[in-house]
Amino acid sequence: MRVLHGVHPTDFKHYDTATIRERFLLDKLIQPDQLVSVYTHYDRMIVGGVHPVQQTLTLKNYPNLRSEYFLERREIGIINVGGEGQVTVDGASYYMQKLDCLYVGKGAKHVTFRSKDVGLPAVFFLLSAPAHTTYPTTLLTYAAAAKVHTGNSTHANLRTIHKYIHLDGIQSCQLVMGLTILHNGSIWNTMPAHVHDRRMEAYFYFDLPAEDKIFHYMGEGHETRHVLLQNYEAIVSPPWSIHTGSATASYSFIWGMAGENLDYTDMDAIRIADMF
Ligand SMILES: O=C(O)C(=O)C[C@H](O)C(=O)CO
Ligand SMILES: [Zn+2]
Repeated sequence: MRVLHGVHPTDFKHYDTATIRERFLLDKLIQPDQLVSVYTHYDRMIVGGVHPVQQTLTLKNYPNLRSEYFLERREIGIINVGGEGQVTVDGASYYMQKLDCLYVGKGAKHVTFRSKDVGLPAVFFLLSAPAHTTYPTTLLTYAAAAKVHTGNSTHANLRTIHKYIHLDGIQSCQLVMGLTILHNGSIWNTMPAHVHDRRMEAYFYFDLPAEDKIFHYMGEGHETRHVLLQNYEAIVSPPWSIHTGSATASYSFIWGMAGENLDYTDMDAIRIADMF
């Protein structure tokens, strides 16, 4: 499993494009008939992608976890951004349409992923954080997720935030997870941008046309840099970094966090006037 180490903001100022991409970008997450995981040292969050096409794939254990099985001391959030899929957890089946979310609590021993239709395979995005207790495995559909309509067309940021795993939603130890859908014609996510020193965050961009790109912005508010991402690529945000993006077309993205608390609103906005 690839391991991503933490970066100090003072060092970040000197990074060139290639170094920024190497230290923060999670590309090649979605590969046919593979489960790809990256271990980050940001709150020990594991970021992964599972794309079962012909095969049923299993959540395997990794030597660097020093555990008997993957979820022995961890919890996991799974969101499907592809065709209908099936996830089994210790023999129980969960059917996931596009944009449904499944939380699997600490202690589940055997988790598998498969697609219903080879012609329209599932694409699962995974986030896993260390867990101290077991919360029930819970499926929350896209329709049932809490929705917040925000932004406006003047600022090209009309979007709907969908919250799945959070203080008032699916219960978890550390994981907070949801997704944001930009309305057609809107291209900006989080603006004014924010940081949250108490949590790391990962963004996974999807539903972006293949010929388009995301300009993802990161860094301290007064020292910003951009990273270009494509569809199905993810990026980690250290606690000191803003995480926002604009793209050459409308898109959606999954956001997920772990850290000190589960409060979605715990963020410190940075005024546009104060960004450089
Ligand atoms: O569209 C947005 O704005 C977001 O989705 C923001 C993320 O949810 C976030 O950064 C939460 O901390
Ligand atoms: Zn955030």
